[in-house]
Amino acid sequence: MLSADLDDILEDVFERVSKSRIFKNRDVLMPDFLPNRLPHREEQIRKVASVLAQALKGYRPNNLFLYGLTGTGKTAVVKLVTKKLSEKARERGVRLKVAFVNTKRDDTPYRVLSKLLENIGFRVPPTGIATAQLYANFKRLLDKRDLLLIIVLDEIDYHVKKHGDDLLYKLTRINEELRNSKVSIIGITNDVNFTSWLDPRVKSSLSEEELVFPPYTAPQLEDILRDRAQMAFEDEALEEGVIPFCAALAARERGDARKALDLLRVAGELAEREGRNKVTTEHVKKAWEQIEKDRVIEVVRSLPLHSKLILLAIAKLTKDGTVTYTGEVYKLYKEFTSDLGIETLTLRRVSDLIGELDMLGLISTQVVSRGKRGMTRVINLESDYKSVIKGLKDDPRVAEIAGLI
Ligand SMILES: Nc1ncnc2c1ncn2[C@@H]1O[C@H](COP(=O)(O)OP(=O)(O)OP(=O)(O)O)[C@@H](O)[C@H]1O
Repeated sequence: MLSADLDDILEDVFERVSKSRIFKNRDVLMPDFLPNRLPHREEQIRKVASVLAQALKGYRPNNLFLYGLTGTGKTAVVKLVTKKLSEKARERGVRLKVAFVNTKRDDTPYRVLSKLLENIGFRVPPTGIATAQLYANFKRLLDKRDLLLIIVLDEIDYHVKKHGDDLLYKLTRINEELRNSKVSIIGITNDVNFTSWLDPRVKSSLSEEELVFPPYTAPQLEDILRDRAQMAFEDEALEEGVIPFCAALAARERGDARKALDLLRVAGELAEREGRNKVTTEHVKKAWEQIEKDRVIEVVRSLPLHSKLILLAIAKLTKDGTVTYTGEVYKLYKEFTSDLGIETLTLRRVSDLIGELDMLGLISTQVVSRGKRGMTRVINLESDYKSVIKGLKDDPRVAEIAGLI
């Protein structure tokens, strides 16, 4: 490309985006923005606040366990209430700290404890201390601090499924060993069956108080979006049907406010990139497709190796729009494992993994009769081929055998 062409292209893009009058403040639509108001969560805010209010009187609030599907405002409610609580505590001279740990991000007991120590003012090297020692340090240093520590464990199911409930057990018992400080725990999860993973003693102390967050309905999502859109968009930047459409699509996705806000933001970005001054329902449709493609890439990336190989086999066998069958998939999958020099799973196990890919919405399967020859499973790729391949390509082992590098 000639450099003059490049200048023209860049000039055109910069011009279009800077001329567009879509966003007043795009940041308020970003996932980490914490709004001051959370419509349709008044009841949950009241409950969390009334449990935590004990802290202002110097008592240890009961532990609190929150659950509900993804995007139902659990994290936002806890962040908002604890922020206000911390302000009040400061005004009243109450020694209170809130430690927020996302156990999906900080995914080992070591990292959880490091985060807790950091919150009470101590830095921990990334490795090199035994976890038991780290816990002992935490207990000792916390007691020296003489404060009430509210520990929020977000996405707590990740920790427990990976590492068991040992750390949780210790933390729910820690008050018995502290003389000056006190600890309250708020657990958050979107896995409603999570408590079945817990020892009954941990379960009962974690659930001193429980609170469910129901999914939002379409009209509720509309209110949430309107509230946010006022801050985010220029006046008149949204065509009339845009908000109801985003709300309806997200309500179908199990009432997920994050999805609704993402849709609105991405639709705005697409309109901005086109140099428009109005976001239309067409932009929302395109945003939906883009978000779905991104989701597919993410899901594929996080699959275990054998599931990736099975998916690769399905993608290859159905590339020209035809369907495939378990037997064919297994044959190709076996070739891949032998190319890689790794063990081959049994047909039965592969069949289970095909079922899991179906559950994730990446493929669809249907059991049909083959007359005398019994039943077979017809398999179709349900998601965008290019996005699947893009997700697979990030794994060098898969990319190599697929001839993608
Ligand atoms: N009632 C509400 N009003 C305004 N924004 C909301 C509301 N509920 C949720 N949100 C926004 O939706 C997004 C997702 O909310 P949040 O992170 O609290 O969900 P969650 O239930 O904790 O989900 P996950 O379990 O996936 O983390 C955030 O950006 C949050 O600000």
